[in-house]
Amino acid sequence: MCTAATYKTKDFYFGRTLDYEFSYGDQIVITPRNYAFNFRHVGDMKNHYAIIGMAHVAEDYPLYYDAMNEKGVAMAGLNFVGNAVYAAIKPDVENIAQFEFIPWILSQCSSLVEVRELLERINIVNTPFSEQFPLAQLHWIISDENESITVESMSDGLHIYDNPVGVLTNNPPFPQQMFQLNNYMYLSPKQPRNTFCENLALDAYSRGMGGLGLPGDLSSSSRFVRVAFTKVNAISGESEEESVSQFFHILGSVDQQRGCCEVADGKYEITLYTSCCNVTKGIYYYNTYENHQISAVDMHVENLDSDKMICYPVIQGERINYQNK
Ligand SMILES: C[C@H](CCC(=O)NCCS(=O)(=O)O)[C@H]1CC[C@H]2[C@@H]3CC[C@@H]4C[C@H](O)CC[C@]4(C)[C@H]3C[C@H](O)[C@]12C
Repeated sequence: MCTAATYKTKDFYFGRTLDYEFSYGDQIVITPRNYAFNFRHVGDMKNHYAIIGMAHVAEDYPLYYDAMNEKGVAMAGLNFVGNAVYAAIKPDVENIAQFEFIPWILSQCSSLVEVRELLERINIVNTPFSEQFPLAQLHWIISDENESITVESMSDGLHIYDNPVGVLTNNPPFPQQMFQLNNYMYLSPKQPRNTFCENLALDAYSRGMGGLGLPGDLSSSSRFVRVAFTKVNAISGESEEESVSQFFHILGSVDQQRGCCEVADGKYEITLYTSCCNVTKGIYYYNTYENHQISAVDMHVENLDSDKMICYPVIQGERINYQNK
């Protein structure tokens, strides 16, 4: 399972949790403007917008899980198992392999308006990256500071949905996730009033009772409601520190602790990392299950006109700030 969310203060923030039982071996990867993308079915792209995100690097290629570009567009791929179906190659369209989707969009689009235009001509195809990396079954959230969309390639074709809440988890398909929010419209950060029965002396005996009924489990549909409620009510100051801190708290609402979600005998899904992109400034923040300290990579510190990928390892290991030794 995974969860993605957007957040706006002075700047625009976008990030995700990546929940799984093992890591593919990820790095923070910057693809500068002159790294040549050799798309499998649409040819070479010699220059493009610079991209930064979390990726597995294989054969000198950035297999991005989530990323943003220098123009303020961000996107993430999340599991969509059992529902994702990619198409066969078709004539007269732009055939983009599933693993090329993030590079294809982020290398050329400076806004969601441009993303929508590109999506009119796209066909997301089932060409695997290699034998070693068969097709991951994913769906995507794509955002700029003004709007978000969800993209789902299914057996009945490519769906592009407006995503007015700016969050995404996994199954079921997005329209069902949005529909279930109807069931929770009574939730509120305010204390409830007794509308149950005026003749009963019911008491709001604890703080937080306006959120009673918010699902607390780790299923994808419960995480969807929980992160949506947290995100739409979240308030913070506008500074970078306050915004980034608050963003990690929003995704903290769906954090997965080792032991609570067993996926095979003795194997547990955990939140391997949480990312927070300052999409306005091109800074990629993250922390990991074993390292709660926030680390950051700023794309604009690098030579973005280079033609070679720039990689930073994910820093692991808890860093404890001892105060008396
Ligand atoms: C495992 C992750 C999803 C986590 C998740 O959602 N877990 C809950 C399961 S559940 O929803 O509860 O069932 C996903 C998210 C992004 C993926 C990579 C995308 C690039 C590349 C695409 C290629 O085609 C295959 C290899 C590749 C490196 C992918 C590996 C893996 O697939 C990644 C990491």
